[in-house]
Amino acid sequence: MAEKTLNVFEIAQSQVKNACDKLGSDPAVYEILKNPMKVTEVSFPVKMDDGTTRSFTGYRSQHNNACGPYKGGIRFHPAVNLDEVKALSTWMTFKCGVVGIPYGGGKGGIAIDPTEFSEGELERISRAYARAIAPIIGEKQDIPAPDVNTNGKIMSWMVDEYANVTGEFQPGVFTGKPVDFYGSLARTEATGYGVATMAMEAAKKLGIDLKNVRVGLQGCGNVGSFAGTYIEEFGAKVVIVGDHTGNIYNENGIDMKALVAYNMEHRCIKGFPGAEPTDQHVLTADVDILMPCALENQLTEANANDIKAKIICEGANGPTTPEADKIFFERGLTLVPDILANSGGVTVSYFEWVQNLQRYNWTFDEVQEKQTVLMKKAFEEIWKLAHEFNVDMRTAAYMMSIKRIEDAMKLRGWFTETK
Ligand SMILES: NC(=O)C1=CN([C@@H]2O[C@H](COP(=O)(O)OP(=O)(O)OC[C@H]3O[C@@H](n4cnc5c(N)ncnc54)[C@H](O)[C@@H]3O)[C@@H](O)[C@H]2O)C=CC1
Ligand SMILES: O=C(O)CCC(=O)C(=O)O
Repeated sequence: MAEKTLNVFEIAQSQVKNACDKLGSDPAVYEILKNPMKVTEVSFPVKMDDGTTRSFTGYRSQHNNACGPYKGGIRFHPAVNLDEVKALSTWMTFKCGVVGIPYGGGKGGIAIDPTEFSEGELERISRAYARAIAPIIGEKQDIPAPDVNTNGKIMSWMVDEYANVTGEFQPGVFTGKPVDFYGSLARTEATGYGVATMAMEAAKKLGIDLKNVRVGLQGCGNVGSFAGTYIEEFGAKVVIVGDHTGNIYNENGIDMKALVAYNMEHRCIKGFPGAEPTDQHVLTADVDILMPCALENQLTEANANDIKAKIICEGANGPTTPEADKIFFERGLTLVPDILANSGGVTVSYFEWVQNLQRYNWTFDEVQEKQTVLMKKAFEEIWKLAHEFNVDMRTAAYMMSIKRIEDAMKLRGWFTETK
């Protein structure tokens, strides 16, 4: 049967609506949260190495800032479009609410394939985008960070360009920077570490010993590489990994550190000598835990009944459609939703920002310990709420988050209760 809806922004809106209905929120709450507060589209020219000039289109969606400045990554990917950044910014608002950090949600992107450009071209594109969005961002206004295909080096160029434009050096205007340039220790690892930690918490709840567990991992980028490395460190075996070039399998467990090193060098997992290529797709493989850490709309009505994992822990944003969510809930699978499972990235971005504002650095262990405490607390609260209301963990996570945002909006006088 064909999917009813795969528009990610409509999916995000339906998730918010569903939780508002379950909470019995005032109608004003969904009315405010259903759309981003501001969406900016920019077009900017960049000189290419061959002397020609190309125009690029970029976006920044600022969903809601009731709890603090907008916060969220910048994506460079050919599939970036307005609806995608709107959805991603919506998810950011609720992600920050889940861990209770003082931010709202934002997200930006440019529809490019960065591998088509030289390093110099990529730097000029990044700087031009930073100049174009400079009027709407700032340390206290909107704080971007890395997402798919962006990294600390790109954040450093953007901090520099922002300083050129505004005349003010504000390192806290972007997070996810290199440790040698105002970045935080444990930020690079943060998202994947958090995903592995949440998978471990879910396993504990189900009485599953990680020592006997087989893991499937989709994506071996920033999130997937650390999710895989940490779950292996926690005792599990990553037996199958998939990326944009295919799937690889090793019954005895893939050596994650070796795979990550290979992927760093080759930008893909294909050809990794420590595993065999396989036609088996990672998503439907015979595993206990599945960690989708690539892109949206991977687990759908079309494959939901074929998923073998007992635990799905979402490293990616939006990998599961609402139709698949329903099937997983009916099948009794445990799904740790993106806004909880991958909240480690923005949590440590928040710690980076705090360190930047204080011009003071914390140790790796201090940062990771603070992340662990916040995420485990959120997991416990959401687990409890899900069981209390007999809803899936995604609905419970939205319910918890919406309550916090609703309270802030009410206190700020954005609406008056009518019921
Ligand atoms: N980097 C971060 O801190 C955070 C990232 N996320 C989300 O995690 C996901 C991954 O982000 P990153 O690891 O940062 O990106 P990345 O660019 O470092 O890695 C992306 C990975 O996805 C794989 N991929 C791309 N297309 C694919 C396809 N069609 N099939 C299978 N694999 C495919 C790539 O091969 C690569 O391994 C995204 O949804 C992102 O929004 C969420 C929270 C924070
Ligand atoms: O680190 C951040 O501020 C944002 C990370 C992000 O874009 C995400 O969680 O999806």
